[in-house]
Amino acid sequence: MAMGSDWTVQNLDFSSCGEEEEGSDSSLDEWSSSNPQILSPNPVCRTPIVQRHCTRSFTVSPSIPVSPTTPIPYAAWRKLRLCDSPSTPKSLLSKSALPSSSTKICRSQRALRFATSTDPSQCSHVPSVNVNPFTPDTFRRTREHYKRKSRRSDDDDDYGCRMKPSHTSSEDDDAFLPSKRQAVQAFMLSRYESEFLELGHIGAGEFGVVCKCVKRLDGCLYAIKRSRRPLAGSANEQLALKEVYAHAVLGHHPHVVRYYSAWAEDDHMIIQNEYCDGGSLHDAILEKEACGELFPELELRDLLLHVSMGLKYIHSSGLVHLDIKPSNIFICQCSSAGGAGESEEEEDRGPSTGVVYKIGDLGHVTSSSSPQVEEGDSRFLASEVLHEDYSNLPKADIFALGLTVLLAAGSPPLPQNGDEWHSLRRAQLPSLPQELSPAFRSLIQTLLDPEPSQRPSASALCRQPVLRKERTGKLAAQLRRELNVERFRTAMLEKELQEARLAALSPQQAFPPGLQQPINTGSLPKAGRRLVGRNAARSMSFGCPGYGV
Ligand SMILES: Nc1ncnc2c1ncn2[C@@H]1O[C@H](COP(=O)(O)OP(=O)(O)OP(=O)(O)O)[C@@H](O)[C@H]1O
Ligand SMILES: [Mg+2]
Repeated sequence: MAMGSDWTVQNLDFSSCGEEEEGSDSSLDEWSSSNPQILSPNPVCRTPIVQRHCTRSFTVSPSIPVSPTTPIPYAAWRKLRLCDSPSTPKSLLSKSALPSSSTKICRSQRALRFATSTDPSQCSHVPSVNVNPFTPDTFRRTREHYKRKSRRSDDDDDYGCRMKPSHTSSEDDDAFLPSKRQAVQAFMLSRYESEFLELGHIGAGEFGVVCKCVKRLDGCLYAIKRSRRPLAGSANEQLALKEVYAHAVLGHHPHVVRYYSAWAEDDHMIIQNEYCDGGSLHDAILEKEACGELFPELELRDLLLHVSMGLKYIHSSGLVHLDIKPSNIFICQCSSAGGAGESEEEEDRGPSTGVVYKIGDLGHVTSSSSPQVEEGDSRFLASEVLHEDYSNLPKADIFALGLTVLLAAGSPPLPQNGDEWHSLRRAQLPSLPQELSPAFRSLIQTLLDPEPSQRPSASALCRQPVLRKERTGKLAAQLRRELNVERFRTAMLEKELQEARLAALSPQQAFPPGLQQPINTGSLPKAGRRLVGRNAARSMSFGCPGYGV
């Protein structure tokens, strides 16, 4: 990751982070009332931390200035690749910062605030009907406009030059820009509809619904996530922004669901992600359960290794996920798992079980050094996070990963609170319906260690012999095969070399068998010139004694 952590922190320095005043936005209430984790009388909400969650009061590092209207740095927006969107998250923020009356007047102009002014009074200048600058009537009126301007001016510049629309004068802008911009806004009604063909719903969560879509232009499948409710000013807006920010900062890793683009339409955030054809791990666990099956240990090891690789990447970027759980881990079948095998750990070979696990849903991601913590699912919450100890947040991800693997191994549903919740945090593992190898089981046990520093880091997990044993075995077999091939090739080359030497010693034998050209019997082969198989793609990785190359 090329960016320094400072940069990252700056990008994650969200302007409000869900700290809007209570009741400032009805969409928030609407969202909250539909959110069982927030309003239900469930005892989880009575725990201190979830109470904080309920009131959306987040812990913010004092070193980070937080202002409800802090502008997001332009560089960060460029990072988001949103500037060409009809309406962007930034515009949602600016919308929430404007008086509601002006917001309504300017509804169709939301996207323009970026490019022009945030002054709502300017909206009255915007024509409600587009003006095509190329109709004869417009052309005539434009010409008259410039003529008037020309008469007013003492300058006698060439008239043709003046006909060129200039973007430097605000008067010129009035004549040209509004109509163009209006055209973009009014006729590109939905980027989603114009760019994608929806093939069906594939999931739904707290944040929104996810659809499988094919992009009309490139014909590829994508998972498109659309927020359920209007976002402006709501806590969901912050989740959506976090997700987009994190994706933009993280770039591309084979074990992190790939992000392509994000934009807003009708106050709804839309995120275009890689489509994972195996769905979520949560769905896979349910499917196995329904068939009375369990993930075998080999698959559990791959799951642990892949998610560790993704976490290693996230953590090394100075970020933490904070919502690791089966419904946020996605499965790609190997054939479609773009990028699998690109990571350092997978350079040697592909995955052993035919699937690639990827971390998705980055809505809770925060900086590990200056965290703005919004706890994820309480069932996966580490005890130290409950106690507001954010000093080692990467290990909270490791804890959640341990519980995720336990669930995949067939553990009963995790408790949201109560004695069972606490006993899991005392490293008392539930009984599992399958026998795991002692090494693997004790590895899971370490992931759930009550003391965060005792849990292995994601990087250490990637090197774990227990997880890599299978891989190492397969790698050794592969190497043995390659070694045999090379031995055979060496033997062939030695034979040819021997024949070439014999030919060199006896000039009469100009065309020895196996050689493709006459031997220059007067001199030894020149350095760097191969005598045999010059066009053959032979491996030269071995030393061949006596061979003059
Ligand atoms: N990239 C994807 N590929 C395939 N399916 C996906 C993808 N993203 C999401 N889904 C499906 O949509 C569901 C919800 O997705 P996601 O977790 O991103 O939304 P969410 O609203 O944050 O949900 P939750 O609050 O439960 O975490 C997933 O459980 C999965 O079934
Ligand atoms: Mg999710």
